[in-house]
Amino acid sequence: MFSRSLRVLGARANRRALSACYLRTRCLSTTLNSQAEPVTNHNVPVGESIPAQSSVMPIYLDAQATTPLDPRVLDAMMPYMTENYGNPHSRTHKYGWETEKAVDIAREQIANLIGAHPKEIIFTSGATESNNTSIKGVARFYKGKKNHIITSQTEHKCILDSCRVLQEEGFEVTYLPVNKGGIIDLNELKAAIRPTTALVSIMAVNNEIGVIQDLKEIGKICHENRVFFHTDGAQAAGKIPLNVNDMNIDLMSISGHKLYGPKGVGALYVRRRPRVRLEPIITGGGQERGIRSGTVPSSLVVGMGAAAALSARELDYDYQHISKLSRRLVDGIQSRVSHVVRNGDPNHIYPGCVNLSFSFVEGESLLMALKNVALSSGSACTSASLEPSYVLRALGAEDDMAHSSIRFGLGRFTTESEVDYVVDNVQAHVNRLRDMSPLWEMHQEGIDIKSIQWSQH
Ligand SMILES: Cc1ncc(COP(=O)(O)O)c(C=O)c1O
Ligand code: FES
Repeated sequence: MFSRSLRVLGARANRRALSACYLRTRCLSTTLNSQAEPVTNHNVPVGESIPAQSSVMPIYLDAQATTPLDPRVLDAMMPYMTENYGNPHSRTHKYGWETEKAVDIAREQIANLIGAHPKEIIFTSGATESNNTSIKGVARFYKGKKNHIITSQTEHKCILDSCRVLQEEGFEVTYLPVNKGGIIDLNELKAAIRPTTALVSIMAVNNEIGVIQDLKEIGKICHENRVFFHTDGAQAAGKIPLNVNDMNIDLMSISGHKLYGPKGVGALYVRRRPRVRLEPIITGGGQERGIRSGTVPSSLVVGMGAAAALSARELDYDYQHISKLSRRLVDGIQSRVSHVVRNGDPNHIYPGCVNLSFSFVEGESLLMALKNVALSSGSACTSASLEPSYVLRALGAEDDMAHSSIRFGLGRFTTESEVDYVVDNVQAHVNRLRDMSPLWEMHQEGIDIKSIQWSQH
């Protein structure tokens, strides 16, 4: 039923109907599971939270954590999860050939999204693996001649951790700082490059604040200095235009589930001319040009290919849709709630990632209050450390502002009415939390909070 109705709805003109159909499917499954009347978030009055045990799914505004599988992607995957189950590496029968053909098409679809050649695409389990393979793989291959890596302080944990592992192996790593807006300084990058630098790794779009780095200029600097340039494109691929040749990118990591594809699959672009050499992390059967052994998960790969093709075709449409919602969200909140700061340089930001700090409000409390909205604080709150976000810290944010940040992630299926509902609820809950805050009261009385001498006992 799912696939037949979707084939009818597949055209771009029917996007609205498609997302409605998708959401209806979600509602339906809730009903089937719970045997209860379907309830939408919109039935919950503003300022009230859905009870903890409720079967209602919150409004999804966490598009940086993951994106829902586009139903058209599922449609493309289905045959490879059922009748076309061949191993794409089986050379002796039709099952293998059919699947291999599908994998090749997916490779081409992903290559097209970033202006690469299909032979330059390696399938992995996700951006974490692609990032590990790039950083460790390049460094270890060239370790006889080079021992230095450059990255930034606001990279995803898997980049920072790969660098840490390399430091333990004797490599040197420069972690470039960022300015208040989250952007690296290109002169500092130039100054950091040494004759022994093997790789520069700078992410395209930051997952916490949405800041976009100047990839083209970074790539130019790297190539002038004959240093390989890797970018973590997990949050950028399918969201903003990327071209590995225009941008002088030598390696790029992509994740399936960040672009409305399945989880557990990713891609790594590896330039062929001039060739980038890597020491593989996973060895064995020598699949994927020896860079990543293991049977290619054909259904996931087909899904990621379909997702890439859809994203390429609808990139402008998605961007416009998300920009419009982003303006509605930011303007709505900022016009109705005072003392709200947007984190990240607004001139270099992906609109689908809106990171806001609400003064005098603890981010975690606001997150808890907004139970009917699926959000992230974009901070380290969830870790045992209770440390504020290292990304916001790198931007120079004061601890209190870092502690009061919330990330709103908008995506392809987000609707205007969802945004309006979120704006109403943010206003209601921020006001309520501030009314309970002694700091807010002092601020209202004109006391400069920063001048307060806190007792040390
Ligand atoms: C910037 C960035 N890099 C890498 C990853 C890891 O991606 P994956 O879940 O595909 O391993 C993420 C996802 O959280 C991300 O946002
Ligand atoms: S408690 Fe707020 S950032 Fe951790």
